[in-house]
Amino acid sequence: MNKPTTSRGSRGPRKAAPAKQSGHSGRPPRPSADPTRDLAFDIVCGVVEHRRMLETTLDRAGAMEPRDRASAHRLAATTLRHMGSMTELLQPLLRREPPEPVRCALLLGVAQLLHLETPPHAAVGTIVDLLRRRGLAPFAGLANAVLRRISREGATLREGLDEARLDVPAWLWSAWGQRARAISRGLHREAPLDITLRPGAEAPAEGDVLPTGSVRFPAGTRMVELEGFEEGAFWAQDVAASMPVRLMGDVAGKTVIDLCAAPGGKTAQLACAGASVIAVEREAARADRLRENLKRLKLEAVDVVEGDALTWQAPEPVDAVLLDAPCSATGTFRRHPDVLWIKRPRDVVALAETQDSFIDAARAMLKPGGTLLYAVCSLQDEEGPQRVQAALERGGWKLEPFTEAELENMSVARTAEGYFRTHPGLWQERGGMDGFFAARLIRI
Ligand SMILES: C[S@@+](CC[C@H](N)C(=O)[O-])C[C@H]1O[C@@H](n2cnc3c(N)ncnc32)[C@H](O)[C@@H]1O
Repeated sequence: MNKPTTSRGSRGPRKAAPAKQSGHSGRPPRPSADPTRDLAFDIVCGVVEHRRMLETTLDRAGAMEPRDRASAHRLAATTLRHMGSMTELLQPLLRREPPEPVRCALLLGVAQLLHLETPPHAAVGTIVDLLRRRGLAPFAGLANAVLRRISREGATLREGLDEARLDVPAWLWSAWGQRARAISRGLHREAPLDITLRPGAEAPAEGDVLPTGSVRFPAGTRMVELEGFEEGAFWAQDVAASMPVRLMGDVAGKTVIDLCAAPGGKTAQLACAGASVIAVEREAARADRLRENLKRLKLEAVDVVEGDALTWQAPEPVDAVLLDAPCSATGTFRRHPDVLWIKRPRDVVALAETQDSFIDAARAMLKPGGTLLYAVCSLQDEEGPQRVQAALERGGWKLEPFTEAELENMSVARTAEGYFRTHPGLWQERGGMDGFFAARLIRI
């Protein structure tokens, strides 16, 4: 994986300590007195050692108190958000490179000390205990010494660190080019909760109504506890993610295929806008979730098809296709900081190839003159502008740029080419937004 690199160490190359101490030695961990730290540790080790997504470890965790689960999520996400700079900070304090699980435990400790305001005795003690529980007792002394030093000298040790830069893997920083520093403004803040309202539904009290109509609540708000949830008055959708469907124009009375549909935020928007929607989703479990979401929203008229968009054939050519294509999801790093450390450059290359195939498949479903709205929650040029350019070069399409009027509520997102493009550094004064790309193509 893209382990955070370090540049400040002055003690020469480091030798890793023996791997058999790594805590994955076959001995089962002792029963946990601290489920929060244990789960956060498993999440961070999963990302660092196995490129396992945060949500996957969370899903596998089994029954536990919702409060402990939420705390573990917060601790792990904070650690991942600051992982590069904390690794840099630890480097001069370690004489040898510790085994990976020990480094993960130290990072959890540093995150508690520097970013979560955990009292020092608790931050140090919980990590020392964690190491003992997880078969890593020989490293307990090291953790105690290093974390105590950081609790005393953390502010000084942080001085001069370019944290925004260090917390982004080098390949992404260079891929984002001149946008990198602006994008990284969204890095260290938890994302708020945004909801999209059904037409006519009232915004729940205390929500901040954004210029586009999305309603925003502070990070940590639980959607299920908002008034109107059970009645299906709204669904969760980042403000940037709510824009592609709005940019399809008037879809009332039209047949629209939503090619990669689950969990269904955009399907719901299309159905609420009066389109007759065919929602295609390949993963059975995700198709079930889509159906459940549509049921809560009382949008059961949507035709949900469990199938592969690359081979499924539409019964007849349609007016419009929404292609919210599978992508690297780098634009969602505020909600999923693990993506930064899991994705690799070669993933982007492979995804771009599939995205071309999706665009070609979508063309075959459209009437001449029909509209393709192509969207990805990626910040990578290869998955956005370059895919549109490649489609135009293959032929059979013309670009219909988004107009100033269409984007008057989010003018910052309109590019010179007439694409829609956002990143997590935008609208900082309002709480930011996810990174999205969208373009409108017409079949010729
Ligand atoms: C970016 S998500 C879509 C999000 C959705 N449009 C929304 O707004 O809630 C991509 C979805 O495409 C699905 N998918 C991936 N490959 C697919 C394929 N070949 N055919 C159909 N769906 C696919 C994934 O399972 C995933 O649910």
